[in-house]
Amino acid sequence: METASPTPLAVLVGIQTPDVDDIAHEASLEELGRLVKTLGYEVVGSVSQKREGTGAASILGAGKLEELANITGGRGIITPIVKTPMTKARKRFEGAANSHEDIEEETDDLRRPEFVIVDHELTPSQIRNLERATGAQVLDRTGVIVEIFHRHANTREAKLQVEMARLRYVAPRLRESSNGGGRQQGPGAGESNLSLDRRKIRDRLAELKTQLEAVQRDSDHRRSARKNQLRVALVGYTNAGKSSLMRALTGSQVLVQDKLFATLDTTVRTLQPETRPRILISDTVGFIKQLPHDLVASFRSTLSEALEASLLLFVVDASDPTYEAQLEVSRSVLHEIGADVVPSRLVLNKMDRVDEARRAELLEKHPDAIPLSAHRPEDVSALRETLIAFFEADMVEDVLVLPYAKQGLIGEIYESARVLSEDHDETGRILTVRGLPGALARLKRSLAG
Ligand SMILES: Nc1nc2c(ncn2[C@@H]2O[C@H](COP(=O)(O)OP(=O)(O)OP(=O)(O)O)[C@@H](O)[C@H]2O)c(=O)[nH]1
Ligand SMILES: [Mg+2]
Repeated sequence: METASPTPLAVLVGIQTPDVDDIAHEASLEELGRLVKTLGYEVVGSVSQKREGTGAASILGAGKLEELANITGGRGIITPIVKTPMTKARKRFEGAANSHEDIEEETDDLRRPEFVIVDHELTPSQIRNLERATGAQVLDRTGVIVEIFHRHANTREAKLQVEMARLRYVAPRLRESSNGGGRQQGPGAGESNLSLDRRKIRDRLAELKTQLEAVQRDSDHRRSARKNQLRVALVGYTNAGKSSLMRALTGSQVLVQDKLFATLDTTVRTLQPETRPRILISDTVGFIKQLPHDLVASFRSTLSEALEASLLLFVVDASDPTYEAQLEVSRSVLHEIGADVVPSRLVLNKMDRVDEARRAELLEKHPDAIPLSAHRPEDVSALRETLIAFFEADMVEDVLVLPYAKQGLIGEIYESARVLSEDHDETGRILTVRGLPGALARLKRSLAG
Protein backbone atom coordinates (compact mmCIF):
# COMPACT_ATOMS: atom_id res chain seq x y z
CA MET A 1 0.00 0.00 0.00
CA GLU A 2 1.03 3.60 -0.28
CA THR A 3 2.16 3.61 3.34
CA ALA A 4 5.30 1.84 2.11
CA SER A 5 6.63 5.14 0.79
CA PRO A 6 7.12 8.12 3.14
CA THR A 7 4.66 10.67 1.80
CA PRO A 8 3.01 10.04 -1.54
CA LEU A 9 3.75 12.81 -4.04
CA ALA A 10 1.06 14.31 -6.24
CA VAL A 11 0.77 16.66 -9.20
CA LEU A 12 -2.41 18.68 -9.63
CA VAL A 13 -4.14 19.20 -12.95
CA GLY A 14 -6.62 22.01 -13.57
CA ILE A 15 -8.61 22.81 -16.68
CA GLN A 16 -9.76 26.40 -16.95
CA THR A 17 -12.97 26.49 -18.94
CA PRO A 18 -14.13 29.80 -20.48
CA ASP A 19 -16.72 30.37 -17.73
CA VAL A 20 -14.06 30.38 -14.99
CA ASP A 21 -11.93 33.48 -14.35
CA ASP A 22 -8.28 33.37 -13.28
CA ILE A 23 -8.94 34.03 -9.60
CA ALA A 24 -11.58 31.31 -9.33
CA HIS A 25 -9.37 28.90 -11.23
CA GLU A 26 -6.44 29.48 -8.95
CA ALA A 27 -8.58 29.32 -5.83
CA SER A 28 -10.00 26.04 -7.00
CA LEU A 29 -6.55 24.52 -7.58
CA GLU A 30 -5.41 25.83 -4.23
CA GLU A 31 -8.40 24.25 -2.56
CA LEU A 32 -7.68 20.97 -4.33
CA GLY A 33 -4.14 21.21 -3.01
CA ARG A 34 -5.48 21.53 0.52
CA LEU A 35 -7.78 18.57 0.00
CA VAL A 36 -4.85 16.51 -1.25
CA LYS A 37 -2.84 17.60 1.79
CA THR A 38 -5.70 16.53 4.04
CA LEU A 39 -5.35 13.14 2.38
CA GLY A 40 -1.72 13.08 3.48
CA TYR A 41 -0.04 13.64 0.11
CA GLU A 42 2.53 16.23 -0.79
CA VAL A 43 1.77 18.42 -3.78
CA VAL A 44 4.90 18.84 -5.90
CA GLY A 45 3.50 20.84 -8.77
CA SER A 46 0.55 21.62 -10.95
CA VAL A 47 -0.32 21.75 -14.62
CA SER A 48 -3.07 24.04 -15.85
CA GLN A 49 -4.62 24.39 -19.25
CA LYS A 50 -7.30 26.57 -20.78
CA ARG A 51 -9.75 24.41 -22.69
CA GLU A 52 -13.26 24.72 -24.04
CA GLY A 53 -14.52 21.93 -21.81
CA THR A 54 -13.58 18.88 -19.76
CA GLY A 55 -15.31 16.31 -21.94
CA ALA A 56 -12.49 15.25 -24.31
CA ALA A 57 -11.21 11.67 -24.13
CA SER A 58 -7.90 13.13 -23.01
CA ILE A 59 -8.52 15.78 -20.40
CA LEU A 60 -5.30 17.56 -21.45
CA GLY A 61 -4.12 18.51 -24.93
CA ALA A 62 -1.13 16.63 -26.39
CA GLY A 63 1.48 19.24 -25.39
CA LYS A 64 0.29 19.57 -21.82
CA LEU A 65 -0.01 15.83 -21.51
CA GLU A 66 3.64 15.54 -22.40
CA GLU A 67 4.56 18.24 -19.90
CA LEU A 68 2.70 16.30 -17.22
CA ALA A 69 4.26 13.01 -18.26
CA ASN A 70 7.69 14.61 -17.96
CA ILE A 71 6.94 15.23 -14.30
CA THR A 72 5.49 11.81 -13.59
CA GLY A 73 7.82 9.78 -15.78
CA GLY A 74 5.16 8.48 -18.16
CA ARG A 75 5.34 8.42 -21.94
CA GLY A 76 2.98 11.30 -22.59
CA ILE A 77 0.90 9.37 -25.04
CA ILE A 78 -2.15 7.26 -24.47
CA THR A 79 -0.77 3.80 -25.08
CA PRO A 80 -3.01 0.87 -25.97
CA ILE A 81 -4.50 -0.76 -22.89
CA VAL A 82 -2.77 -4.19 -23.15
CA LYS A 83 0.70 -2.73 -23.29
CA THR A 84 0.39 -0.68 -20.08
CA PRO A 85 3.34 -1.43 -17.87
CA MET A 86 2.60 -1.00 -14.22
CA THR A 87 4.75 1.27 -12.18
CA LYS A 88 5.82 0.07 -8.78
CA ALA A 89 3.52 2.59 -7.21
CA ARG A 90 0.59 1.14 -9.07
CA LYS A 91 1.63 -2.39 -8.27
CA ARG A 92 1.70 -1.50 -4.64
CA PHE A 93 -1.51 0.39 -4.96
CA GLU A 94 -3.35 -2.42 -6.61
CA GLY A 95 -1.93 -5.01 -4.29
CA ALA A 96 -0.92 -7.08 -7.28
CA ALA A 97 2.69 -7.67 -6.35
CA ASN A 98 2.57 -11.27 -7.55
CA SER A 99 1.43 -10.34 -11.02
CA HIS A 100 3.31 -11.99 -13.85
CA GLU A 101 3.62 -8.72 -15.75
CA ASP A 102 6.97 -7.04 -15.91
CA ILE A 103 7.45 -4.18 -13.55
CA GLU A 104 8.92 -1.09 -15.14
CA GLU A 105 12.12 -0.31 -13.29
CA GLU A 106 11.88 2.85 -11.24
CA THR A 107 14.78 4.68 -9.72
CA ASP A 108 13.77 5.37 -6.17
CA ASP A 109 16.27 8.16 -5.56
CA LEU A 110 14.55 10.28 -8.18
CA ARG A 111 11.11 10.27 -6.68
CA ARG A 112 8.38 10.77 -9.22
CA PRO A 113 4.89 11.77 -8.16
CA GLU A 114 2.79 8.64 -7.85
CA PHE A 115 -0.47 10.52 -8.14
CA VAL A 116 -2.04 12.85 -10.66
CA ILE A 117 -5.01 14.63 -9.17
CA VAL A 118 -7.46 16.34 -11.49
CA ASP A 119 -9.65 19.20 -10.31
CA HIS A 120 -12.74 17.91 -12.12
CA GLU A 121 -14.92 14.89 -12.11
CA LEU A 122 -13.53 12.48 -14.69
CA THR A 123 -15.19 9.61 -16.49
CA PRO A 124 -13.66 6.18 -15.87
CA SER A 125 -12.18 6.18 -19.39
CA GLN A 126 -10.64 9.64 -18.94
CA ILE A 127 -9.01 8.32 -15.80
CA ARG A 128 -7.64 5.29 -17.63
CA ASN A 129 -6.33 7.34 -20.54
CA LEU A 130 -4.55 9.69 -18.21
CA GLU A 131 -3.08 6.81 -16.25
CA ARG A 132 -1.72 5.28 -19.42
CA ALA A 133 -0.09 8.51 -20.51
CA THR A 134 1.40 9.41 -17.15
CA GLY A 135 2.13 6.05 -15.58
CA ALA A 136 0.73 7.50 -12.37
CA GLN A 137 -2.38 6.77 -10.39
CA VAL A 138 -5.12 9.23 -11.31
CA LEU A 139 -7.73 10.56 -8.93
CA ASP A 140 -10.37 13.17 -9.60
CA ARG A 141 -11.79 15.75 -7.18
CA THR A 142 -14.70 13.49 -6.32
CA GLY A 143 -12.36 10.61 -5.59
CA VAL A 144 -10.31 12.79 -3.27
CA ILE A 145 -13.35 14.00 -1.36
CA VAL A 146 -14.84 10.53 -1.05
CA GLU A 147 -11.48 9.28 0.21
CA ILE A 148 -11.20 12.02 2.83
CA PHE A 149 -14.66 11.27 4.11
CA HIS A 150 -13.79 7.59 4.14
CA ARG A 151 -10.67 8.11 6.23
CA HIS A 152 -12.10 10.61 8.65
CA ALA A 153 -15.59 9.37 9.38
CA ASN A 154 -15.91 8.67 13.09
CA THR A 155 -19.38 7.69 14.09
CA ARG A 156 -21.02 4.51 12.96
CA GLU A 157 -23.60 6.45 10.97
CA ALA A 158 -20.99 8.49 9.12
CA LYS A 159 -18.94 5.38 8.42
CA LEU A 160 -21.90 3.56 6.92
CA GLN A 161 -22.88 6.56 4.84
CA VAL A 162 -19.39 7.06 3.53
CA GLU A 163 -18.93 3.43 2.65
CA MET A 164 -22.11 3.60 0.61
CA ALA A 165 -21.00 6.74 -1.20
CA ARG A 166 -17.64 5.17 -1.84
CA LEU A 167 -19.02 1.96 -3.28
CA ARG A 168 -21.28 3.98 -5.56
CA TYR A 169 -18.24 5.93 -6.71
CA VAL A 170 -16.15 2.82 -7.24
CA ALA A 171 -18.79 0.64 -8.91
CA PRO A 172 -18.84 2.17 -12.42
CA ARG A 173 -15.07 2.43 -12.44
CA LEU A 174 -14.76 -1.23 -11.55
CA ARG A 175 -17.15 -2.19 -14.31
CA GLU A 176 -15.26 -0.49 -17.06
CA SER A 177 -12.04 -2.17 -16.23
CA SER A 178 -13.44 -5.47 -15.14
CA ASN A 179 -11.89 -7.54 -17.94
CA GLY A 180 -8.84 -7.65 -15.74
CA GLY A 181 -10.93 -9.22 -13.01
CA GLY A 182 -11.95 -6.02 -11.28
CA ARG A 183 -9.43 -3.66 -9.83
CA GLN A 184 -9.18 -1.48 -6.88
CA GLN A 185 -9.91 2.21 -7.18
CA GLY A 186 -8.92 5.07 -5.00
CA PRO A 187 -5.96 5.07 -2.65
CA GLY A 188 -6.34 2.96 0.41
CA ALA A 189 -9.35 1.17 -1.01
CA GLY A 190 -9.92 -1.75 1.32
CA GLU A 191 -8.36 -5.02 0.18
CA SER A 192 -11.80 -6.55 0.17
CA ASN A 193 -12.83 -4.14 -2.59
CA LEU A 194 -10.31 -5.64 -4.93
CA SER A 195 -12.43 -8.61 -5.80
CA LEU A 196 -15.81 -7.01 -5.46
CA ASP A 197 -17.83 -7.32 -8.61
CA ARG A 198 -20.96 -5.34 -9.21
CA ARG A 199 -23.26 -7.94 -7.71
CA LYS A 200 -21.23 -8.06 -4.54
CA ILE A 201 -21.31 -4.29 -4.40
CA ARG A 202 -25.07 -4.34 -4.77
CA ASP A 203 -25.37 -6.87 -1.96
CA ARG A 204 -23.05 -4.88 0.22
CA LEU A 205 -25.00 -1.69 -0.47
CA ALA A 206 -28.24 -3.41 0.53
CA GLU A 207 -26.61 -4.65 3.71
CA LEU A 208 -25.24 -1.19 4.51
CA LYS A 209 -28.63 0.33 3.88
CA THR A 210 -30.24 -1.99 6.43
CA GLN A 211 -27.57 -1.22 9.00
CA LEU A 212 -27.86 2.48 8.34
CA GLU A 213 -31.62 2.41 8.79
CA ALA A 214 -31.19 0.80 12.19
CA VAL A 215 -28.64 3.39 13.26
CA GLN A 216 -30.86 6.16 11.94
CA ARG A 217 -33.89 4.92 13.86
CA ASP A 218 -31.77 5.39 16.96
CA SER A 219 -30.71 8.88 16.09
CA ASP A 220 -34.25 9.81 15.00
CA HIS A 221 -35.28 8.77 18.46
CA ARG A 222 -32.65 11.00 20.04
CA ARG A 223 -33.65 13.81 17.73
CA SER A 224 -37.33 13.57 18.53
CA ALA A 225 -36.41 13.78 22.20
CA ARG A 226 -34.97 17.18 21.32
CA LYS A 227 -38.12 18.33 19.52
CA ASN A 228 -39.38 21.69 20.64
CA GLN A 229 -36.04 22.58 22.08
CA LEU A 230 -34.37 25.75 20.98
CA ARG A 231 -32.02 24.68 18.25
CA VAL A 232 -29.41 26.53 16.24
CA ALA A 233 -27.28 24.86 13.56
CA LEU A 234 -23.93 26.13 12.33
CA VAL A 235 -23.66 25.44 8.60
CA GLY A 236 -21.33 26.57 5.84
CA TYR A 237 -18.29 25.95 3.71
CA THR A 238 -15.50 23.78 5.03
CA ASN A 239 -12.92 25.67 7.10
CA ALA A 240 -15.23 28.68 7.58
CA GLY A 241 -14.90 28.43 11.35
CA LYS A 242 -18.06 26.58 12.38
CA SER A 243 -16.32 24.40 14.96
CA SER A 244 -14.42 27.39 16.31
CA LEU A 245 -17.72 29.16 16.88
CA MET A 246 -19.17 25.98 18.37
CA ARG A 247 -16.31 25.87 20.86
CA ALA A 248 -16.64 29.52 21.71
CA LEU A 249 -20.42 29.38 22.15
CA THR A 250 -20.63 26.11 24.07
CA GLY A 251 -17.26 25.69 25.71
CA SER A 252 -17.03 22.23 24.15
CA GLN A 253 -13.83 20.71 22.87
CA VAL A 254 -14.91 19.93 19.31
CA LEU A 255 -12.08 19.56 16.84
CA VAL A 256 -10.84 22.77 15.24
CA GLN A 257 -8.24 22.44 12.53
CA ASP A 258 -6.91 24.45 9.67
CA LYS A 259 -7.82 21.62 7.44
CA LEU A 260 -10.66 20.93 5.05
CA PHE A 261 -13.32 18.60 6.43
CA ALA A 262 -12.10 18.59 10.01
CA THR A 263 -15.68 17.90 11.08
CA LEU A 264 -17.66 15.06 9.56
CA ASP A 265 -20.26 14.38 12.20
CA THR A 266 -22.88 16.54 13.78
CA THR A 267 -22.28 17.46 17.41
CA VAL A 268 -24.92 19.05 19.63
CA ARG A 269 -24.03 21.06 22.73
CA THR A 270 -25.70 23.56 25.02
CA LEU A 271 -25.12 27.29 24.65
CA GLN A 272 -23.04 28.54 27.58
CA PRO A 273 -23.63 30.17 30.00
CA GLU A 274 -26.80 28.13 29.97
CA THR A 275 -30.09 29.91 29.29
CA ARG A 276 -33.61 29.01 30.40
CA PRO A 277 -34.88 27.29 28.39
CA ARG A 278 -31.54 26.15 27.13
CA ILE A 279 -30.44 26.69 23.54
CA LEU A 280 -28.78 23.82 21.68
CA ILE A 281 -26.09 24.43 19.08
CA SER A 282 -25.19 21.88 16.37
CA ASP A 283 -21.89 21.84 14.55
CA THR A 284 -22.16 20.20 11.13
CA VAL A 285 -20.09 18.87 8.25
CA GLY A 286 -18.79 21.56 5.91
CA PHE A 287 -19.68 21.96 2.26
CA ILE A 288 -17.37 22.15 -0.70
CA LYS A 289 -17.52 22.96 -4.39
CA GLN A 290 -18.53 19.91 -6.45
CA LEU A 291 -19.52 17.93 -3.40
CA PRO A 292 -20.24 14.52 -4.89
CA HIS A 293 -23.96 13.95 -5.21
CA ASP A 294 -23.84 10.67 -3.38
CA LEU A 295 -22.18 12.35 -0.47
CA VAL A 296 -24.80 15.07 -0.40
CA ALA A 297 -27.44 12.35 -0.29
CA SER A 298 -25.52 10.38 2.31
CA PHE A 299 -25.12 13.36 4.51
CA ARG A 300 -28.74 14.39 4.32
CA SER A 301 -29.30 12.49 7.53
CA THR A 302 -26.22 13.90 9.25
CA LEU A 303 -27.50 17.29 8.22
CA SER A 304 -31.06 16.60 9.23
CA GLU A 305 -29.98 18.07 12.55
CA ALA A 306 -29.71 21.29 10.63
CA LEU A 307 -33.07 20.77 8.98
CA GLU A 308 -34.74 20.62 12.35
CA ALA A 309 -33.08 23.70 13.74
CA SER A 310 -35.15 26.83 14.25
CA LEU A 311 -32.26 28.93 13.05
CA LEU A 312 -29.31 28.32 10.76
CA LEU A 313 -26.17 30.32 11.30
CA PHE A 314 -24.66 30.47 7.90
CA VAL A 315 -20.94 30.82 8.60
CA VAL A 316 -18.58 32.19 5.94
CA ASP A 317 -14.90 33.02 6.03
CA ALA A 318 -15.21 36.72 5.19
CA SER A 319 -11.44 36.99 4.77
CA ASP A 320 -11.49 34.61 1.83
CA PRO A 321 -11.58 36.44 -1.51
CA THR A 322 -13.82 33.74 -2.94
CA TYR A 323 -16.28 33.74 -0.03
CA GLU A 324 -19.19 34.60 -2.30
CA ALA A 325 -18.70 31.50 -4.41
CA GLN A 326 -18.47 29.48 -1.17
CA LEU A 327 -21.68 31.04 0.06
CA GLU A 328 -23.32 30.08 -3.21
CA VAL A 329 -22.17 26.46 -2.90
CA SER A 330 -23.47 26.25 0.67
CA ARG A 331 -26.81 27.73 -0.34
CA SER A 332 -27.25 25.28 -3.17
CA VAL A 333 -26.39 22.25 -1.01
CA LEU A 334 -28.87 23.42 1.62
CA HIS A 335 -31.42 23.87 -1.11
CA GLU A 336 -30.71 20.38 -2.37
CA ILE A 337 -31.38 18.85 1.03
CA GLY A 338 -34.43 21.05 1.58
CA ALA A 339 -32.99 23.15 4.39
CA ASP A 340 -33.47 26.48 2.65
CA VAL A 341 -36.83 26.91 4.33
CA VAL A 342 -35.26 27.22 7.79
CA PRO A 343 -34.73 30.85 8.88
CA SER A 344 -31.06 31.78 8.63
CA ARG A 345 -28.61 34.54 9.49
CA LEU A 346 -25.37 35.14 7.69
CA VAL A 347 -22.30 35.16 9.96
CA LEU A 348 -19.25 36.90 8.49
CA ASN A 349 -16.49 35.14 10.39
CA LYS A 350 -12.75 35.83 10.62
CA MET A 351 -13.36 39.60 10.58
CA ASP A 352 -10.13 39.95 12.58
CA ARG A 353 -8.34 39.31 9.28
CA VAL A 354 -10.27 41.96 7.36
CA ASP A 355 -9.21 45.61 7.16
CA GLU A 356 -11.54 48.57 7.74
CA ALA A 357 -12.22 49.31 4.08
CA ARG A 358 -13.07 45.70 3.36
CA ARG A 359 -15.22 45.51 6.47
CA ALA A 360 -17.28 48.51 5.31
CA GLU A 361 -17.64 46.95 1.88
CA LEU A 362 -18.79 43.63 3.32
CA LEU A 363 -21.33 45.25 5.62
CA GLU A 364 -22.75 47.30 2.79
CA LYS A 365 -23.17 44.17 0.71
CA HIS A 366 -24.67 42.16 3.58
CA PRO A 367 -26.47 44.66 5.83
CA ASP A 368 -28.23 41.90 7.82
CA ALA A 369 -25.13 39.84 8.43
CA ILE A 370 -23.47 39.36 11.80
CA PRO A 371 -19.79 40.32 11.46
CA LEU A 372 -17.53 38.68 14.03
CA SER A 373 -14.45 36.74 14.86
CA ALA A 374 -14.82 33.39 16.56
CA HIS A 375 -11.57 34.25 18.32
CA ARG A 376 -12.93 37.39 20.01
CA PRO A 377 -14.85 36.62 23.21
CA GLU A 378 -16.80 39.89 23.04
CA ASP A 379 -18.07 39.02 19.56
CA VAL A 380 -19.10 35.60 20.76
CA SER A 381 -21.08 37.01 23.71
CA ALA A 382 -22.79 39.43 21.35
CA LEU A 383 -23.75 36.49 19.13
CA ARG A 384 -25.08 34.69 22.19
CA GLU A 385 -27.31 37.68 22.95
CA THR A 386 -28.51 37.72 19.34
CA LEU A 387 -29.47 34.05 19.59
CA ILE A 388 -31.31 34.60 22.85
CA ALA A 389 -33.17 37.57 21.36
CA PHE A 390 -34.08 35.52 18.29
CA PHE A 391 -35.90 32.92 20.39
CA GLU A 392 -37.21 35.42 22.91
CA ALA A 393 -39.10 37.23 20.15
CA ASP A 394 -41.18 34.13 19.46
CA MET A 395 -41.80 33.17 23.07
CA VAL A 396 -45.11 33.61 24.83
CA GLU A 397 -46.18 33.56 28.46
CA ASP A 398 -48.57 30.95 29.78
CA VAL A 399 -49.69 29.25 32.96
CA LEU A 400 -49.12 25.54 33.57
CA VAL A 401 -50.72 23.50 36.32
CA LEU A 402 -48.57 20.64 37.56
CA PRO A 403 -50.67 18.17 39.57
CA TYR A 404 -48.93 16.83 42.67
CA ALA A 405 -49.19 13.36 41.17
CA LYS A 406 -47.08 14.46 38.22
CA GLN A 407 -44.16 16.10 39.96
CA GLY A 408 -41.88 14.01 37.78
CA LEU A 409 -42.56 16.36 34.88
CA ILE A 410 -40.96 19.35 36.57
CA GLY A 411 -37.59 18.65 34.95
CA GLU A 412 -39.16 18.65 31.52
CA ILE A 413 -40.84 21.99 32.23
CA TYR A 414 -37.59 23.58 33.32
CA GLU A 415 -35.89 22.20 30.27
CA SER A 416 -38.25 23.57 27.65
CA ALA A 417 -39.56 26.73 29.28
CA ARG A 418 -38.49 29.48 31.65
CA VAL A 419 -40.38 29.51 34.94
CA LEU A 420 -41.20 33.11 35.82
CA SER A 421 -43.11 32.51 39.03
CA GLU A 422 -44.57 29.68 41.03
CA ASP A 423 -47.61 29.29 43.23
CA HIS A 424 -49.63 26.35 44.48
CA ASP A 425 -53.14 25.37 45.46
CA GLU A 426 -54.86 22.10 46.35
CA THR A 427 -54.59 20.73 42.76
CA GLY A 428 -50.87 21.22 42.40
CA ARG A 429 -48.13 23.70 41.49
CA ILE A 430 -49.13 26.63 39.33
CA LEU A 431 -46.30 27.86 37.15
CA THR A 432 -46.17 31.01 35.09
CA VAL A 433 -43.78 30.20 32.25
CA ARG A 434 -42.31 31.64 29.10
CA GLY A 435 -41.41 29.48 26.11
CA LEU A 436 -41.99 28.77 22.44
CA PRO A 437 -45.68 28.11 21.66
CA GLY A 438 -44.90 24.62 20.34
CA ALA A 439 -42.97 23.66 23.45
CA LEU A 440 -45.70 24.95 25.77
CA ALA A 441 -48.39 23.09 23.82
CA ARG A 442 -46.37 19.88 24.14
CA LEU A 443 -45.91 20.41 27.89
CA LYS A 444 -49.64 20.95 28.31
CA ARG A 445 -50.29 17.71 26.48
CA SER A 446 -47.98 15.79 28.82
CA LEU A 447 -49.58 17.44 31.83
CA ALA A 448 -53.09 16.55 30.64
CA GLY A 449 -52.26 13.04 29.45
N1 LIG B 1 -8.23 34.42 12.18
C1 LIG B 1 -9.29 33.65 12.43
N2 LIG B 1 -9.21 32.32 12.23
C2 LIG B 1 -10.31 31.59 12.50
C3 LIG B 1 -11.52 32.16 12.97
N3 LIG B 1 -12.42 31.17 13.11
C4 LIG B 1 -11.80 30.02 12.77
N4 LIG B 1 -10.52 30.27 12.40
C5 LIG B 1 -9.53 29.27 11.95
O1 LIG B 1 -10.00 28.66 10.76
C6 LIG B 1 -9.61 27.28 10.73
C7 LIG B 1 -10.82 26.39 10.52
O2 LIG B 1 -11.65 26.47 11.64
P1 LIG B 1 -12.74 25.38 12.01
O3 LIG B 1 -13.52 25.93 13.16
O4 LIG B 1 -12.13 24.04 12.16
O5 LIG B 1 -13.62 25.41 10.67
P2 LIG B 1 -14.88 24.51 10.29
O6 LIG B 1 -15.85 25.41 9.61
O7 LIG B 1 -15.38 23.79 11.48
O8 LIG B 1 -14.22 23.53 9.23
P3 LIG B 1 -14.65 22.02 8.80
O9 LIG B 1 -14.94 21.25 10.05
O10 LIG B 1 -13.47 21.56 8.06
O11 LIG B 1 -15.86 22.16 7.93
C8 LIG B 1 -8.90 27.01 12.03
O12 LIG B 1 -7.52 27.13 11.80
C9 LIG B 1 -9.39 28.13 12.95
O13 LIG B 1 -8.47 28.45 13.96
C10 LIG B 1 -11.56 33.59 13.16
O14 LIG B 1 -12.57 34.18 13.54
N5 LIG B 1 -10.42 34.27 12.88
MG1 LIG C 1 -15.54 21.82 11.82
